[in-house]
Amino acid sequence: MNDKTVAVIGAGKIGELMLSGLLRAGWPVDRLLATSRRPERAEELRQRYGVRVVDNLTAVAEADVLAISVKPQDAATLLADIGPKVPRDKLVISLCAGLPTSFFAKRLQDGVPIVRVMTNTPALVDEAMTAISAGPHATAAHLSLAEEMFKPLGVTLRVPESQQDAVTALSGSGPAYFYLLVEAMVDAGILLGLPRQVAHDLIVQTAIGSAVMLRDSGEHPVKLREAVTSPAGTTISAIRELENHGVRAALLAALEAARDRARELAEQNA
Ligand SMILES: NC(=O)C1=CN([C@@H]2O[C@H](COP(=O)(O)OP(=O)(O)OC[C@H]3O[C@@H](n4cnc5c(N)ncnc54)[C@H](O)[C@@H]3O)[C@@H](O)[C@H]2O)C=CC1
Ligand SMILES: O=C(O)[C@@H]1CCC=N1
Repeated sequence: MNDKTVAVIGAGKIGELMLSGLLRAGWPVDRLLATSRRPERAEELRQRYGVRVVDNLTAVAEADVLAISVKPQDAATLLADIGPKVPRDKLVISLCAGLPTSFFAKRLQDGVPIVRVMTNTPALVDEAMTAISAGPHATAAHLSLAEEMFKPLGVTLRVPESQQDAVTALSGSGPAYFYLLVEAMVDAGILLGLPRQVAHDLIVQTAIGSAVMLRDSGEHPVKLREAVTSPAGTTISAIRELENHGVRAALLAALEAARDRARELAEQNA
């Protein structure tokens, strides 16, 4: 492991996932810093992780890597404060949805390396999907460092920055779609007369089993679905209803909307 100090700037939900994941992976707590706008939140992070919570400018001065984890709407205000004070030997990693690395380059001194990352909440259980893109002045070493930080949290993939809004729509927001499906299927279980807890347990284990098969069997999802779908059986009756109700079209439209929202966030915060 390298000897870098990482500061999580704006340690909310995603920032906390990073802190907890790095600690689980054995990153020394004295090489982690966090910042927060709210004193109660700072205290919570100190208590929970023993991490040093400092102000943004102290983090900029002391850390090697600045992981920007504020909402895209808060990034301009943050960068107005810290941007001019970030030296060129630091690495800026943005976790902000939508914002291109050019947003940060405009607000940092010329030459500061920037990497854009999109991760997701299963980082909490070391099953994140994290996509990493090089921005201005990011070298192979910077990308490796970003990978070293996110690999312990799950799977990492390098993508060109031009794909990051689509990545955000798929894997960044993706856990929410699965949770919505589970929620709806548990309701369906209630409709069919099952106790809520039974419906929940049936669907959660079915989701886990299906996900592990998708990952480990190497089979195409169509093949896996066909294996469940018996001629004149129960599954095809359900699939006909899903198709009748446009579930496939709804997913295409939904992910396009998420991608468009990422673009809009960039435009609104240019
Ligand atoms: N929640 C998710 O599933 C994902 C979120 N993201 C991205 O991660 C970023 C953070 O999202 P969340 O953690 O969900 O939001 P959040 O609202 O939980 O966390 C943001 C934190 O930043 C703090 N903050 C804002 N301005 C600050 C400043 N000037 N100095 C210090 N702290 C400041 C806020 O007080 C808050 O605690 C966003 O840009 C989002 O697009 C990316 C992938 C997934
Ligand atoms: O909803 C959002 O904007 C963030 C980015 C990806 C997941 N959550």
